[in-house]
Order: sequence, then C-alpha cells, then structure tokens
Amino acid sequence: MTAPQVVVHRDKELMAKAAAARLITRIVDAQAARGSASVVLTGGRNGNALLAALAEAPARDAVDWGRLDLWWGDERYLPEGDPERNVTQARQALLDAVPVDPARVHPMPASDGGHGSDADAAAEGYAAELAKAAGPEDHAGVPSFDVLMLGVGPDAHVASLFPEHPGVRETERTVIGVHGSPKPPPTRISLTLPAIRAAREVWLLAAGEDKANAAAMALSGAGEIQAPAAGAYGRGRTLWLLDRTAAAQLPRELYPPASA
Ligand SMILES: O=C1O[C@H](COP(=O)(O)O)[C@@H](O)[C@H](O)[C@H]1O
Repeated sequence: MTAPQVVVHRDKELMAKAAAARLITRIVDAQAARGSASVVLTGGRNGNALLAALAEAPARDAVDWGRLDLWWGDERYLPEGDPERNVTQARQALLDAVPVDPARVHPMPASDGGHGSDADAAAEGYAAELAKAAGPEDHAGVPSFDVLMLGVGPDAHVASLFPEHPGVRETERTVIGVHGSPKPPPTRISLTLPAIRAAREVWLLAAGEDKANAAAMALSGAGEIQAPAAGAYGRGRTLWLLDRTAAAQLPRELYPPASA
C-alpha cells in the first residue's frame, strides 16, 4: 500500500487544469518509457472537468493519442449513447476532439449490447477484455494501468463501489455487476478494489464542499468498507487531488503547505 500524497488547489477549475497538465505529462512519460500508455477514466463531475480541461490544453498535442489505451473504472449500465453513461460524457468532454485509436478505447458494455440486461455477464465480458490485455508481468489479471483516476463521491464511494455494499468486499473478481446502487442508476459495472490496486498510480479527485467529509474520512484511517476511497491506492503512487473546499475537514498534518 502506498501512503497517499495530498495536493490542494485553490478551486475546482484550477484543480481540473492542473490535473489535466499532470495527466498529459504522465502519459507522455509513459509513452516515452514503454511506447504506449494506459489510463483508466472516471465518470462524475471532477473526472469530466479534467477531461474538458485537457481538451482545452495546448499541450494536449504532446500526447500521441494513437498510442493510448483508455479503460473505465465504472459505468452506468444504460443503453449505448445514453447521456448518463460515463463514456458518452467522456466522448463529449474530450474523446471526440482528439485522434484516439478506436481499437484502443475500451468502454464498458452498454445495456443494449450483446449481454442484454445481464450486468453480471457484461462485467465478466469486460474482465475478459482486461485479462486479454494484461501481460504475464501484470498484476491481478488486468494491465498495469499507468494512471487510474477515481472521482470520490460525497459518501466516499469510488468507481461504483459504495459503502457497505457487496462490491466493496470483492476480493477475487476484477469487474463486477452492481445492483441496487444507492446513486442512480441502480445497475452499474465497476472495477473492484483488487483491480484498482493493480494500477501504477491511482489519482482520487475531489472538489467541492460536499466532498469534504468523504475526503477527511478516507484520509483519516476509515476502513474501506465504510469509505471505499480509503481502499483505493496504487502500487507506485496514490495521489489525492483536492480543491480547498474538499480539503476543509482534513487533519492539519495532511493539509500540505499551500499548493495553489
Ligand atoms: O456515479 C458516479 O459518481 C462518482 C462521483 O461523481 P461526482 O459527480 O460526485 O464527482 C464517479 O466517480 C463515478 O465514476 C460515477 O459513475
């Protein structure tokens, strides 16, 4: 487990821009080191704001978009093109504006796809796709993602792993169907904590007053069953990217000396 590093930005707009710049650098470095990069995208307000900021960043042209694999940490199990699907929002925020290789964009299945309404079968399908992309040196049956991003919910959920829900207790599977989600829609697909922890770097994004309690809980020793965000860490680095309002309840020893 890597100890979390905390970076606090002045406000959510600056946080999105700084995180986008950080992501560009990380992708460019990974492509220089290994020829390609793999990134796991998150849904939610902060994840989408980051993608929109990346679309606006002049340095986005430093990324070789054709040598980037994109995966998702979770998905709302809805029909293809539904505006609430995380992939639909990611396409609108960024992916339609950059020359990604469609074969390297790996959205989670939709409810009108080959698995029909069976979210568990769809999750198995996505797990198989991840396993196929994993090499012998990779961990937990998923590729060694360079960066895996997670929006933190006000209840400290990450991906679609909710407090006290069965999914947060999963120790074997890498992807699960989620039923009866407390946040709509009720049916979802999610990476599990073991899959998340196989990433080189895990970045948790939280901006806004409604995230302050969740961030404080997860960073103050809460258990992952009560605060799933507490169980999300990377093999090499765990980075919490916050704005001041989301950091407002952090213990002083965790609040870094002003990073604006
Ligand atoms: O439903 C979801 O919510 C979380 C957090 O979203 P936010 O809008 O509160 O930031 C997100 O991380 C997840 O991917 C998404 O499916």
